Amino acid sequence: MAKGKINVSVENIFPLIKKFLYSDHEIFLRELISNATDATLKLKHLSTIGEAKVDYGDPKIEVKIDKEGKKLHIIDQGVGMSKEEVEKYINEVAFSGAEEFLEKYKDTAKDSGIIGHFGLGFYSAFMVAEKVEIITKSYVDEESAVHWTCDGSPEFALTEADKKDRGTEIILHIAEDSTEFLEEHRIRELLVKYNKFMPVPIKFGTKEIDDPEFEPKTIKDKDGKETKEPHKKITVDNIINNPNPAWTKQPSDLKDEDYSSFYRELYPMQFEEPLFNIHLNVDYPFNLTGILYFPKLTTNIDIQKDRIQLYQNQVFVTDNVEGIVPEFLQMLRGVIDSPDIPLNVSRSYLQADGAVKKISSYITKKVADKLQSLFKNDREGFEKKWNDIKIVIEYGMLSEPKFYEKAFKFALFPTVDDSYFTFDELIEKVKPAQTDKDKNIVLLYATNADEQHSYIEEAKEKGYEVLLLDSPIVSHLIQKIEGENSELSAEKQPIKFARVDSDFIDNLIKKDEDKVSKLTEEEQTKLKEIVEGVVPKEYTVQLEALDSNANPFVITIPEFMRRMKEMSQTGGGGMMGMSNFPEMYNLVVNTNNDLMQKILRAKGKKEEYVNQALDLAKLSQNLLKGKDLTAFIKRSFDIMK
Ligand SMILES: Nc1ncnc2c1ncn2[C@@H]1O[C@H](COP(=O)(O)OP(=O)(O)OP(=O)(O)O)[C@@H](O)[C@H]1O
Repeated sequence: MAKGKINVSVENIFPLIKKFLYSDHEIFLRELISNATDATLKLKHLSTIGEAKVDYGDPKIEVKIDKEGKKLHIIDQGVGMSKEEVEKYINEVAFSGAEEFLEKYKDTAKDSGIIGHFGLGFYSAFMVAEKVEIITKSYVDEESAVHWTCDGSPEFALTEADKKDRGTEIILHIAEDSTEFLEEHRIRELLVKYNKFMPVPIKFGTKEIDDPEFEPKTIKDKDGKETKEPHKKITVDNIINNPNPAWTKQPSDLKDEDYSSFYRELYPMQFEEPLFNIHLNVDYPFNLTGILYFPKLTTNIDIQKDRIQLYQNQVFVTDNVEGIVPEFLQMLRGVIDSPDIPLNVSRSYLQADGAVKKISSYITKKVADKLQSLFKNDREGFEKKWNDIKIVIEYGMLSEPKFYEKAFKFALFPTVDDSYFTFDELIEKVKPAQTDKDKNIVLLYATNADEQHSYIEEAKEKGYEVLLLDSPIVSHLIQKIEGENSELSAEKQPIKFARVDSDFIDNLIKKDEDKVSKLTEEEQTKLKEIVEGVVPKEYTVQLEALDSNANPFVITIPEFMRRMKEMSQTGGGGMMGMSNFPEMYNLVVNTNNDLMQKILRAKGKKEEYVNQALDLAKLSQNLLKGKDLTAFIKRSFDIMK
C-alpha cells in the first residue's frame, strides 16, 4: 500500500479561494473594513496597556472611490504592519494575525472586540480586484513603511514606501467584471448593510451641514421684511456608522426613548412602535449581547422583511438567524451579537453546536422571564398586549417544552366579553358549572364572535363562560393542553375544549338529566324520515328533546372533525389528508319545538317548512350563500304574502 501526502500548492489554492471562499462577492468590503477595525482596536488596546507609546487620538477608517483610476481605497490609522509582518500575515495565506494577537494578549484582550479569526478575509479582495496594493506603516517607530503589490497570481512585490502616518492603506484595482464596486451608491449600500454599527467611525465622502457655531441674524429682505439670514454651511466628514449602538451599552444606561430610537435606526422603514424589548447581556458560558423587540403581530404570519440581525463584534453577518434563535422567536425583531457563533459552517452543523444550543435556550429563557415579569408587574398592560403577542407565545408553547412550562402560568385565555384568565383562574371559575356528568371540565370557545354569535348566546344563557380563541394555531394548542390534562385524579379533572357550535349546547356539557320528548317514538321516526328526505346529504340528522323555546333546527360542526381538519391545514398535526375532507355537519332537530308538530301535520307544506328552518339554521352558521340564499329570500317574501 502506498502512502503519501497530498500536495496543496498555492497555485492550486489561490483560484479556489478567489472563487469559493465566500459565495457573496460583496462581503470583501466587510472583510477589509473588519481588518481595518481590528488594526485600530489593536492599537487602542496596546496603548491602553502601555505597550504602544502613541497618541491614539480619534482614529477613523476611510473608504474612497477613485472612479477614473478604477480604484477603491480603504485607509485606516491602526497598528500598521512592518515588512516582517506583511511577510508573515499576508504572504502566508490562512495565518491569522488576529488569532495570534488574541493568543498573545489573552488575559487582557478578551473584550477588545477583535473580529478576525481565520486569516482568509484579506484574500476576499481578489474576488473583485485584479490587483491589490497594501501601503502600510507600523506604529513601532523604527519600522519603515512598506508597499506590497500582488496581481492575483502567487507572485507579489514587496518594496519600501514613504508613507508618513501609521496605519494601512489597501488599494483595490477593481476588475472589469466588478465595476459595480466603483459606484458610490453601491458602496454606500454595502457600508450601511454591513458596517452600520461597527466600533470605529467610517468616513465615506463629506457632507454639508449647518454650522453649529453660526447664529443666523435677523436681516431685512429687499422688500424691507424682517427675515433670518441663510444658515452658514460647513463641510464635514460623512460618517456612515454609529460606533456605539444601544446593545453595546448597559441596560441601566438606557431609557425607553433610547430603545425606541435604536429600533428606528435598525429599521428605518418601520413606523410602528414595538410593544416592548428584551435586553440580552451574558458573558458566561458564552458571550452574547443584543436587544430583541416584540413587534405588533397580526394573525397572519407574513414572511417579514424586518428580521432579527446577527452581528459578530458589531459586524453585520446575516439576518437569517435560523438555528440560532428558536423558530418561534424569529417573528421578533432586533439584534443579537455574539463572537461565539461559528459562522463559516453549515446550518445543520450549527444546530448541533453546543454553544449555539445554549444560546438558543438562553434566549428562550430570557424571553419567558421578561413575559413573566410583564404579567406579574403590569397585568392590565399585559392583557392589552395579549392579542399582539399571543401568536409568539402560543407558537412557543407548542414548539418548546421548556417554554410551555413557563408560559402556561402567564398565557391568557380571553373570553368573548373581554375578561382575561390564566388557565388556573379559568378552571377555578368554570369548574362548578362546566363539569359534565363524566367529571370532564368542558371549556367552551368561539373562534369568531360574530359568526358564532347565536351559539355564544345560548352558552351564556346557561351561565357558561365562552373563550375567544382566534389565532390560526389554536387547534394545535388546545389539543396539546387536553393531552397534558387528560387524566382524572383526586386533585384534577380532565380538560376538554369544545367550540360552541360543535354540538347543541346541552350536548357539549352533558348533565344527568332525563330529557322528555313531546313526540312519540313513531312520530320521531316519521319526522326523521321527512327531514332526511329534504336536507342535503352532508347533514347528519340528529333528533334531540330540547327546551321547547330553543330553536327548531341547529347546525353543528363536530369538534373532532373540524379540529383535525384545521390542524392539518396549519401544518404539523391532525390526520393525514384531512384538509381535503368534505365539510360534515350535524343537523340537530329539536323535537320539542312546536314547529315539529306543524311539519308532521302539514299537508303539502312539509318541504317548505324544513327548507325554511334549515336555511335559518344555516344563516346563523354563516353557511347560507349563493343560490341557496337567493332561494331563501324569495321563499321568505312568499311566506309574507
Ligand atoms: N489593515 C490592516 N492593518 C494591519 N494588519 C492587517 C490589516 N489587514 C490585515 N492585517 C493582518 O493580516 C492578517 C490576515 O488578515 P486576514 O483578513 O486574512 O485574516 P484575519 O482578519 O486574521 O481573519 P479572518 O479571515 O477571520 O478575517 C490579520 O490577522 C492582520 O494581522
